[in-house]
Amino acid sequence: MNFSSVDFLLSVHSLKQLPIPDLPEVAFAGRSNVGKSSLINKLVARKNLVKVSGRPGKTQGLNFFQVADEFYLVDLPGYGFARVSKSMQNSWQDLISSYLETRETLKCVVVIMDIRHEPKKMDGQLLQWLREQSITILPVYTKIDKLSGSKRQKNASLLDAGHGIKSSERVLFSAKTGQGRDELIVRLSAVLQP
Ligand SMILES: Nc1nc2c(ncn2[C@@H]2O[C@H](COP(=O)(O)OP(=O)(O)OP(=O)(O)O)[C@@H](O)[C@H]2O)c(=O)[nH]1
Ligand SMILES: [Mg+2]
Repeated sequence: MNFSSVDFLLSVHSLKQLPIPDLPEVAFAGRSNVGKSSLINKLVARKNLVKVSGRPGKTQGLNFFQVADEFYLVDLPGYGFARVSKSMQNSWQDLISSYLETRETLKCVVVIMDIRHEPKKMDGQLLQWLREQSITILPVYTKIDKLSGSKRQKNASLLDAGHGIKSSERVLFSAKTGQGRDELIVRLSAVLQP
């Protein structure tokens, strides 16, 4: 996986703006502020490719990044952010679910969860819905730099149990230290394999 050429392509706010499905793609989903954009920056080793913020709701629209002539990475807006209006939340959800359901070149959804948090209902709902759609899921528990080794393992097990995830399936990650990056690349390479 070669990240020497990564470019922002476009931000999609309605289905008809989606780029022609000419390359395989991977989407990144998770609650607001969980660290989706930070993970993408770390993955492609570019500090400021994607805007990151301490304020939830930073990413709006589906942001497409093109990696060489090989694939797209899609940064999705976060869910579960109470301060955007209900109607706004619903239109986001409609766009994202239609995209996920219909995108023929979508190879995998990376579902990102905060290692410090207990299993969250909305993450559970997303995981269940993706399983029902037979969409390949790659769970990632992020911000592991914020927990020491034993607490990290304990919380990872709680998330595994709460969401029906096998420990061999998920990747532990830190956008701060880069831990888990190599493993993430191995997993993504496997799903992007033609
Ligand atoms: N310590 C630590 N902080 C992180 C990590 N990942 C993200 N953060 C911080 O968490 C905050 C949110 O990060 P973003 O990457 O903007 O999160 P997001 O999921 O894209 O947020 P939205 O676009 O609002 O949904 C920022 O302050 C990041 O610096 C991590 O692995 N470790
Ligand atoms: Mg973001």
